[in-house]
Amino acid sequence: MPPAAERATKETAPRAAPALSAPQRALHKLGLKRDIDLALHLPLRYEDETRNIPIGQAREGGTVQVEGVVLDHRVETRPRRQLVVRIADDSGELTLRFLHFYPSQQKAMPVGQRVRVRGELRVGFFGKEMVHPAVKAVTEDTPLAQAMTPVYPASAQLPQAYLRKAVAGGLQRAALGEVLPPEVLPPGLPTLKQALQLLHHPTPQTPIAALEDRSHPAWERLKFEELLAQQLSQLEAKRERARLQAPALKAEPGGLPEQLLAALPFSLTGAQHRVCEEIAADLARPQPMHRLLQGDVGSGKTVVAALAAAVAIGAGWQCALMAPTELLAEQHFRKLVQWLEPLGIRVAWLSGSRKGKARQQMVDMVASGEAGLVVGTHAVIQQDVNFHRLGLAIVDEQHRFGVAQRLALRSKLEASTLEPHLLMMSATPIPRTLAMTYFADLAVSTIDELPPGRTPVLTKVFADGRRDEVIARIADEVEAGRQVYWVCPLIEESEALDLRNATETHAELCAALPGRSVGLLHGRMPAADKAAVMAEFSAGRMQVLVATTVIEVGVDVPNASLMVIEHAERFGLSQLHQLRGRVGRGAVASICVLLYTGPLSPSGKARLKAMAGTNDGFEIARLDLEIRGPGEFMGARQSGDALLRFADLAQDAPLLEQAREAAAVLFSRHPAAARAHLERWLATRAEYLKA
Ligand SMILES: Nc1ncnc2c1ncn2[C@@H]1O[C@H](COP(=O)(O)OP(=O)(O)OP(=O)(O)O)[C@@H](O)[C@H]1O
Repeated sequence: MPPAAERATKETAPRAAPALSAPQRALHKLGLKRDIDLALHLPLRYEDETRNIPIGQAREGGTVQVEGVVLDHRVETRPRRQLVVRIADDSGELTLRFLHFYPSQQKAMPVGQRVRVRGELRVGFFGKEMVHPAVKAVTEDTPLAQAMTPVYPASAQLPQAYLRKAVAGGLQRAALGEVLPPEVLPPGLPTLKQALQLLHHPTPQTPIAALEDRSHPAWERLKFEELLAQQLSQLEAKRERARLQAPALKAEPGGLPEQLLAALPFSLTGAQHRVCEEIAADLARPQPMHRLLQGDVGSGKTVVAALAAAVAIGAGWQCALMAPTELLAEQHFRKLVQWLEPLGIRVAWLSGSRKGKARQQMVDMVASGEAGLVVGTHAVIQQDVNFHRLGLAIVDEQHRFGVAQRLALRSKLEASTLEPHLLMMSATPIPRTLAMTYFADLAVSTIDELPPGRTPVLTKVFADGRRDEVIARIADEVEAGRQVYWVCPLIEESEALDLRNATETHAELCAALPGRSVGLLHGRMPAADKAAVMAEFSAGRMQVLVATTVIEVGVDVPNASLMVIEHAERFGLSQLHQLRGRVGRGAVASICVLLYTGPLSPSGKARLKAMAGTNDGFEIARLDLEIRGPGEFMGARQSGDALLRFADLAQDAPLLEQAREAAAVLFSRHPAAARAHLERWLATRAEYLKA
């Protein structure tokens, strides 16, 4: 075993050690268990204890360190009880004030004692003063700190001094020797060891601002290392996958896919054709496909999924399609049934709300192979669901599934000897930097063309004061035979301070539109009720649908031409774009009204402006990444794990490019170095690199 791996195993092995002390427990709680964890626990900021400022030159604002001799001290009782100590150096005087003090504190500062004092300087009634400074008795020979003092992210149970010592020890013990050959390193960067040494203990000459804003070469090195590890783990995953076997799924001439194409009421767009061919080529290979199908809202991904399913089923295998919400799964189910059942394919439906006998019947159909296609929510991956011959798994909006669910799906797939092909679909286009990191081992097919005859949605931003105008517009739209969505952010008054809730808006619209059918749809309704409301709206019997964000993805009613989003400032940019995608799905010109309640925050304003400015999903995704940052963009918050600790994809794109090139070189020419680097980093954060 290579030394790094040996070390990692030893250090991760459970120890039969005695109970931990409170600060040790606090260290563990912060994830600081091994030397390398400690070495990578970097300071938030630094304190400069390397020099004393002459009192006369010390300025207000910011922390300063001075040294002086105690002139006198007294206890005042007014306006409140406090200890007041005056000190002086050659250049001036400074008053120290202690509101809560012990007699011992007073004794520690006798007249004539030399003290080194650190605190925030302000100019008060009595001139320069510090309240509750840190005081240390010194002599003229007491040396100053040789390096800046790091201040670490800590917790209430963890004193800074203890943490400092622990980190310094970890840094000294951690094995940080260079493992990367010079040819893959960007020029001008320090070694990892030098970088960490500098980040923990900068010298008095180091430009602290560059450390604190993470632009210093020491930071670059760390970010590069992290991105490199991530790229390497992606390459490794790709290689692993290439070793797996999958059924080669090919369509016969005149087979199911061709029959489906012939039966569709439209012909495919050029982009749909292209991605279908890419997918078909993958399916025909005996290695598992690992492909992301991305396309803007309404670009026609479902039919591409149906064609892929037809290839698998035509070749004698089963297909499973999983969506994150019941409503979305149900929309897919309806369309797929409509397209595939006429071709003689049985489609099973599995969801959380289908229980008992009906569920068992479906489970049996899946197990016997009678169902060619299974559509559902995560109910598809429940323990008792066994496939007869699963050849293709399609996962819609996969980033919305939690990490645990994704792993469960993977283990279900691994149960058979042949791996199924995997197609992921997303309506949230993934910006290039993200695609390069989290999906580096993923083939991507993009539908970059909308079906013909669509008129772009016109987006208007209105203050809530113009609500009546908007309601009048709804009446016109309904009069013309069209349908309307009204989206609200929350359903219960108690959940927010002043948000109008869907129920209230529903009542308001019912009153304003007498004789019209106005429906209500929200996340807490039983699934059957939701489906019933949706069916009414889809069939055109309901003119207005007031809904919470349950309609965000997948709802497809081409006759809907107006969408009103209330409290639009509370929604994320991608979410707004998804919602807007529910209109403009037919030939009719559609409008999306974003109602906001001011005053707007700068990012709220930026989001609404972006929405009014573009209909392009890729542009929206890019802006979203810029406004929110990648962690939230990917829903990483939900999985509780920030994906990258040091690098920032919005800012470090050039470094990412370098890491990608370096990973390819390392992987092919220096496999031992690649392994050593991965082991070092995997030992620190196995979860995020593998997720
Ligand atoms: N080539 C085409 N020509 C005309 N209509 C099409 C074409 N492809 C798909 N459609 C129709 O366009 C609508 C949107 O398609 P679909 O629901 O597949 O989009 P999507 O990409 O899944 O969108 P979303 O992510 O918004 O749900 C559907 O009504 C579908 O039948």
